[in-house]
Amino acid sequence: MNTDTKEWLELAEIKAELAERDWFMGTSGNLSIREPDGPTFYITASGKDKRKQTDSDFLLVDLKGSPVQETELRPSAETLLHTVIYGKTKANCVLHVHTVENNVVSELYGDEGSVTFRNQEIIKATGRWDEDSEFRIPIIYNHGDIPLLAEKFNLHVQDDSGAVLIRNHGITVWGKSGFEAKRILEACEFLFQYQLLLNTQLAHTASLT
Ligand SMILES: CSC[C@@H](O)[C@@H](O)C(=O)COP(=O)(O)O
Ligand SMILES: [Zn+2]
Repeated sequence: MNTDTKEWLELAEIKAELAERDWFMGTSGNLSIREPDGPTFYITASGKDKRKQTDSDFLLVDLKGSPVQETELRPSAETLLHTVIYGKTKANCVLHVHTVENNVVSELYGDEGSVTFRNQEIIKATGRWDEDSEFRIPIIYNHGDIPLLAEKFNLHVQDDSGAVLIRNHGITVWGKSGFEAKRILEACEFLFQYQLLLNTQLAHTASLT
């Protein structure tokens, strides 16, 4: 496997940054980046400690999620979600992380099927620039059967960038570049932390009255 292509190096850099944030607890998370205009993409190998940087972190797979070169590595167990995005949009990077905050938000708003943010400057980081823009993140059930999960996930993938929460599991975001995908992911996590802190403050204030 060629480990010094532009895409490999970019994905390795994103992985290192997300690791620095401690967003890969317990080997969770998976990341991918598409080869230029290609039907193939690099994706993290399954089950690894993504905080470590090695020559076998990624493998190249096709739009069915099958390795295109001889390898002992297994692609991420959630590769099908990445293939859904690359198969129907012009996205070039997909990031999936489990954080305590994205899990708690997915549980709090899971019954509503989505969580919507408004009146937050950081919404602009998702590409929504109007003062009254809303940012809605769908929340889907965490089906253990990955083809079924991918089928449900597919219903929320239309644009070249986006985000979907999987309930009590994590978030998957995608963008036209690694830079855009990371910007959207960071904005989502900011919004989740804000919302949880706000909910705590509001509950505290209510308990005093
Ligand atoms: C140990 S986390 C659970 C995993 O099944 C999964 O949700 C995950 O994010 C990582 O799986 P992976 O196969 O390493 O990409
Ligand atoms: Zn996961």
